[in-house]
Amino acid sequence: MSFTEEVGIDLGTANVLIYVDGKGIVLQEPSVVAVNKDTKEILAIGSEAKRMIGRTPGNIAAIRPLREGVISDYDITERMLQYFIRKTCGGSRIFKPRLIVCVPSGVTEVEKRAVREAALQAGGRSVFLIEEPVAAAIGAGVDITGPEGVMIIDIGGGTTDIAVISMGGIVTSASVKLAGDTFDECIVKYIRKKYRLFIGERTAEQLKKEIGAAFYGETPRKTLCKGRDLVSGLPRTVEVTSAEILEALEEPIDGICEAVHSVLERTPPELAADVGESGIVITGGGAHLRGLERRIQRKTGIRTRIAPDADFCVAKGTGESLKYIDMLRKNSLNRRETYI
Ligand SMILES: Nc1ncnc2c1ncn2[C@@H]1O[C@H](COP(=O)(O)OP(=O)(O)OP(=O)(O)O)[C@@H](O)[C@H]1O
Repeated sequence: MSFTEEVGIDLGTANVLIYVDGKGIVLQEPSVVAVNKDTKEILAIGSEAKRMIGRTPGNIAAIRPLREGVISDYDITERMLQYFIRKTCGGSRIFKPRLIVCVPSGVTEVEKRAVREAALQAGGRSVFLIEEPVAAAIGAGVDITGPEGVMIIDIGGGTTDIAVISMGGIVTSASVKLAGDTFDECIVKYIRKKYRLFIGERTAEQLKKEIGAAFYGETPRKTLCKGRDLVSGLPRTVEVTSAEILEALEEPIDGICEAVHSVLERTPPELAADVGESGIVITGGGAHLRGLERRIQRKTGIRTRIAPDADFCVAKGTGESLKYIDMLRKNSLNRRETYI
């Protein structure tokens, strides 16, 4: 049996992706764990556990152990990672791969330590951390080694990471807790307020993916939405349009555009001029929200494009980052002690 030597992990709020050099993405599962609340026994991990969200009986909880890009339940994260690593590395308990795990930019020392410890406990021989925007840029095929500034925006489930990168390091950045999960929450609130209808986060996510839009010029769409009437308590169906989803998402989308603007304002003029030339690249699952690139382009006046395979960029870049390890090690944002 051939064992995997080096493994890149996109430990995301919404999904965990594992990338192995030479093999590509070998695992993509939701970051969800179903636990029996009485016995603490883990009942399901990943896709199977996600199907249980909002449908579990009283004694079973479908937990998302990462929130807003960082670990909120350490033990569950460790066990989830352990399960995914074993699944990827041939189930060997003796062989330990070298792990490269991404973290949002601006993560605190405590948060970094939590990720590193969880990865080591989960079976890593050594752990190297890389910032999400750097990984996203590598995965998107953007050359990060040159002196020219490039801007990358990674829109995930918990955070949107925005960064201007030059010579392999982050020059200016922002990590805002406005991303896919916030979009879903805003849709839940909007439908409740407008239609007095209660819907769960999975239904909201479905609406966002099917008919969501971030720009008024997008082709209008509509769909039926099922929920529970807040007054009668009975199931009810309403028709929802893309214009309504756009209205629901106005605030977080505006917040993301503002954050992009502020990063550009803080960027040294030469590098900002480079970004104006080379354009902005968006990655992450949230990049698929229709018209988001047009919205950012309108706000900044800079050509904005979605990276090919936007969902996989962070995982791919995390796995491929070993090519740049010397440069990344020298970078002050990657302290020596992160490389154990
Ligand atoms: N077609 C789509 N339209 C809008 N949003 C989408 C679409 N497809 C996926 N998403 C959203 O992308 C988000 C997940 O993206 P991704 O897998 O990049 O996040 P993550 O890496 O787990 O999160 P984070 O980086 O914040 O830790 C979810 O909120 C999901 O609903």
